[in-house]
Amino acid sequence: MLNFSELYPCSNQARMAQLLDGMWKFRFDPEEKGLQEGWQHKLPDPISMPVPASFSDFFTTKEERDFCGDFWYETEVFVPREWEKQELEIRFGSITHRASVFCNGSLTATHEGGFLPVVARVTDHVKFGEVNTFVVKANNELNEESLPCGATMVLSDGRKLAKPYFDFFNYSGIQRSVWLVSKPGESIEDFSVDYELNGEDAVVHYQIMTNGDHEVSFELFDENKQQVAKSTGAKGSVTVSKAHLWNVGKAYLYQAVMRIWDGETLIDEYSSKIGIRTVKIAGKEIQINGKAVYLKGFGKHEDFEVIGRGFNWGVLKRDFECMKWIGANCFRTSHYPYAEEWYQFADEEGFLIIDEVPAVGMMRSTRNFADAGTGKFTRFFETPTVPTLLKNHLQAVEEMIVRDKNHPSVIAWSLFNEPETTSEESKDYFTAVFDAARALDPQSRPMTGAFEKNSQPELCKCYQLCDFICLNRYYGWYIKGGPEIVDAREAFLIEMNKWKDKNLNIPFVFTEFGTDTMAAEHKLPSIMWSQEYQNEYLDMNFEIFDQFEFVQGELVWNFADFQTTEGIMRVNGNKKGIFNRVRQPKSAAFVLKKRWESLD
Ligand SMILES: O=C(O)[C@H]1O[C@@H](Oc2ccc([N+](=O)[O-])cc2)[C@H](O)[C@@H](O)[C@@H]1O
Repeated sequence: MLNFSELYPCSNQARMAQLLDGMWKFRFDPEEKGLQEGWQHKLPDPISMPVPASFSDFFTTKEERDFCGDFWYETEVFVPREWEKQELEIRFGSITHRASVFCNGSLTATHEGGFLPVVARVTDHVKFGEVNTFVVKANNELNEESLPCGATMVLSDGRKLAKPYFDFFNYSGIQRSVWLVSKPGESIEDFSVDYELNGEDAVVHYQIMTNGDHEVSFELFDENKQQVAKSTGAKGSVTVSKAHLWNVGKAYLYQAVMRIWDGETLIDEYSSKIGIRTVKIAGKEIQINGKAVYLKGFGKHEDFEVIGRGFNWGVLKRDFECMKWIGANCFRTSHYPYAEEWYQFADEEGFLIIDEVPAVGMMRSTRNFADAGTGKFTRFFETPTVPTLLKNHLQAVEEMIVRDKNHPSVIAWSLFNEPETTSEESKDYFTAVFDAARALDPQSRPMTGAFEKNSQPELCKCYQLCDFICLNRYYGWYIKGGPEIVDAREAFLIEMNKWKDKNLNIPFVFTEFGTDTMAAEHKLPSIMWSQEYQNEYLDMNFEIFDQFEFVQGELVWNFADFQTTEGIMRVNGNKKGIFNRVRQPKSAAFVLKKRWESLD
């Protein structure tokens, strides 16, 4: 059980939420002297720092861009007297990768993990009717107990440097919105909904978690703001007759309004959009509302020029427009849960999401993209750090499912990306992860994870945990690229036939396949890194996908070019985008558009 409410902030007659985004104060703390020197009260000689954003790409020196260690943020907020009788919380969409939150110098929360909300109750430390100081001490070091996994090295000049075991830049900071939330002492802490379709009607099972025992009401309003259902009690079911279902590409959202009452007096109110739909794996099909859907789309990243992994509504809008234009219906939040606004907008747009925890890098390689598929085996799940890693993994799974469980767009949970899966120890580890996850989702969504090439049908000990299987495969890129693509096709077919022979009778989704492609490079005949090769590679992959009826989806790697650590395998980042980093199409975008529109 989480000891804080993860509900997204909202304002109404019982609650107020004030956005604290803007220019904050900031300081690096390479010597880790901040606490001793009392920085939690006030940062000495701070510089300015936009929130939300990653700090890295604003700077013009490597020392700042690549900074690894402790860093601090500060802001001042006036808290009105009118909030005196309320509970106050400061809520960060995330702080990467770990943080302590101080209010007027007092420690109010600590949090491990950089991609899920950090909520600090500050009621007892705030001065009402005055300006208050909020300070965050953050740290972005990587180790083998953290999600994502990595290492931290020390350079000869004493600086720390992040060594990710994963293929994205270690962007850090306060990368999502910050809210000051005032809510009643007796309040709605969480809610969940689950659906059953019954002919034209829908039964909505709901549960409202409060921290008191006053009467609770639950109401549903349609898009015309007409009330369509009402019930009392913290747990119950309502029937919506002639329900408008939430569907792929055709979203319909009801407004759920929940209230706590003391007789006629309102104590608390919380409202949220919900979408009535069912998700089910039925044999080889992924079904939404009982109808098969073929997943078309991308693995993405939160990544953009200048702001790094910082949330930005403009980038979100452009990404959805590009995804709609190309005929996509789905994306995976590779390799971490995204800002909540992504899910809210997917709810509005009728997009499907495979929601992933930051369990990436679990094969101890600073070049996992190079070592994956080569048979390298590092006994990752056989070290003394595993118990703490598992604890952090379970915490991230819980926080993700609690946060995202009511989004109609979320159709599955991905509990890992490309770990080692061939040892007994990996099987024990992931059995614990899946068991815990299955107890958490009121909608019992399918659970999965993304398997790299070493997870072959005859060797993998973890695919059995999944309700459908996600494969990351690079036949024709990392394996037999360029002129060898004919052999890549043969090798791919051999693997696919082994999966087929298992007769698993469950869906398979390709969660990664792709080629690095320079947006400016053309070559006839094609050559690796040219636009023409990306198109040929995609065509070869599609020809194979179409031969196996259990293939029920294709999420290309990646939606857009993105920043990674420097190295001989990356040219200023990963160039597997179908769009470049500023979201303009490579020629492969037109190949996908044609195919995906014709698949409808
Ligand atoms: O390299 C990439 O572009 C992407 O590859 C994925 O990892 C693989 C690398 C090599 C092989 N292989 O050789 O088969 C399989 C998988 C990662 O999930 C992703 O984060 C990364 O960006």
